[in-house]
Amino acid sequence: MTKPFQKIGKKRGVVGVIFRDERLLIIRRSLTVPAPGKLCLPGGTIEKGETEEFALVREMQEELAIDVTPVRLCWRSITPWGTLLSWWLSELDPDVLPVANPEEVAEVHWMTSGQIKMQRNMLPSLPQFVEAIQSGEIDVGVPF
Ligand SMILES: Nc1nc2c([nH]c(=O)n2[C@@H]2O[C@H](COP(=O)(O)OP(=O)(O)OP(=O)(O)O)[C@@H](O)[C@H]2O)c(=O)[nH]1
Repeated sequence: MTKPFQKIGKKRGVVGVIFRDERLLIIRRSLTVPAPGKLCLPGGTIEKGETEEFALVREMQEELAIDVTPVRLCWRSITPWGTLLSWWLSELDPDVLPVANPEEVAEVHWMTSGQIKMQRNMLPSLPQFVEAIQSGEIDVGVPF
């Protein structure tokens, strides 16, 4: 029998999909974490016993000092190194400015899809995510 997604014993992660004015919140990873300096979405590992939503809220606090509201799961992916990643469309108060925790995050950006496509130093999942939105595989509820 096939085991449920979350029970196959791999590392699991969660990322926050947050739009503002049709731009996506992107971080550059700090130079002291795995995949240093790469652009990706904010997020991290789901700890034992955590729900995806709980881990998401915790990671957004740790990395960017923001309180997000998870809205819905919009995508699932598996990294080339076997991490199961859940992509959560999330809401952030429009007046709140994310503040990078320098231990984990070097830069914070709000990028259009065109700007993302011009970047070179990204985790592979980022351009894949944008392509999946534009092909209609993922519905994020805003034009992108
Ligand atoms: N944060 C983040 N991680 C991603 C993305 N795409 C992607 O494949 N990953 C992978 O998801 C896993 C978890 O993310 P992470 O690197 O930020 O978390 P971490 O293990 O440093 O844990 P921590 O932030 O809880 O300390 C890593 O294997 C990471 O490479 C993405 O867009 N954002």
